[in-house]
Amino acid sequence: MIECHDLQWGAGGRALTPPLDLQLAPGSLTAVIGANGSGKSSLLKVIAGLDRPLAGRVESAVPRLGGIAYLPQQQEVDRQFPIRLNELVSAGFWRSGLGRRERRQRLHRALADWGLLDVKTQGLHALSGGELQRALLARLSLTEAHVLLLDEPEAALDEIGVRLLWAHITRWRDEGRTLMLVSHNLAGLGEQRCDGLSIARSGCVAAPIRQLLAGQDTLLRRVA
Ligand SMILES: Nc1ncnc2c1ncn2[C@@H]1O[C@H](COP(=O)(O)OP(=O)(O)OP(=O)(O)O)[C@@H](O)[C@H]1O
Repeated sequence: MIECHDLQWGAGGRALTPPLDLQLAPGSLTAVIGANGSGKSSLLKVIAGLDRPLAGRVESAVPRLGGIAYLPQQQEVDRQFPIRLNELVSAGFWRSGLGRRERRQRLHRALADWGLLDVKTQGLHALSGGELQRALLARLSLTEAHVLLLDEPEAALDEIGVRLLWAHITRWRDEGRTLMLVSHNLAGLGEQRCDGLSIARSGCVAAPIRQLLAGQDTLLRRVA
């Protein structure tokens, strides 16, 4: 369980939204939506413990280190860092107590699952955008963290990649993990049964995603 109490976040001491109160239950999936620059990624980083809140607090039933895993956007990955794809994916074993043999088997399975066996020894600089995204997701799929925070996980994925992603999300929910994901794919989210959180300067609204999207439709029609 994650709880945000009177949470405010933003850079340079300026809060992006009014205080947020939010509860994320085990097995829940919360889709975070909002305009560019509204503060979605910044919120995930605060919940992940990578940035400090400006006010309020995040309470977590699991330890930050090892209990919460974060999928960054690709531009946060240093592609010049001299490691191979399989080494990047192996970082998902961080804090895992698994033995060497078990790790090797799980790594192979994750690379196969995400269609990465042919490029497993490529350097990060030599990967396509979709391959790098699959590698980041494969790394996430190796962690045993109970809370998974995904920033635009569909970015750069082809149709099969998107299907693989949603199959994993379903499995992670069934395992009782707590998921939060940022997405601009409103049509895709409309097909999901999940919670929603809309972020805006005027305030944040938590409601079932389909309810939030119905409100967005009305707004978009006004803009068109
Ligand atoms: N390190 C930083 N220093 C200064 N300002 C920042 C920093 N990180 C983010 N911001 C600003 O905070 C605001 C929120 O950024 P954030 O990345 O959280 O938005 P977002 O909702 O995820 O946007 P997008 O949909 O474009 O990805 C933006 O105005 C951004 O310019």
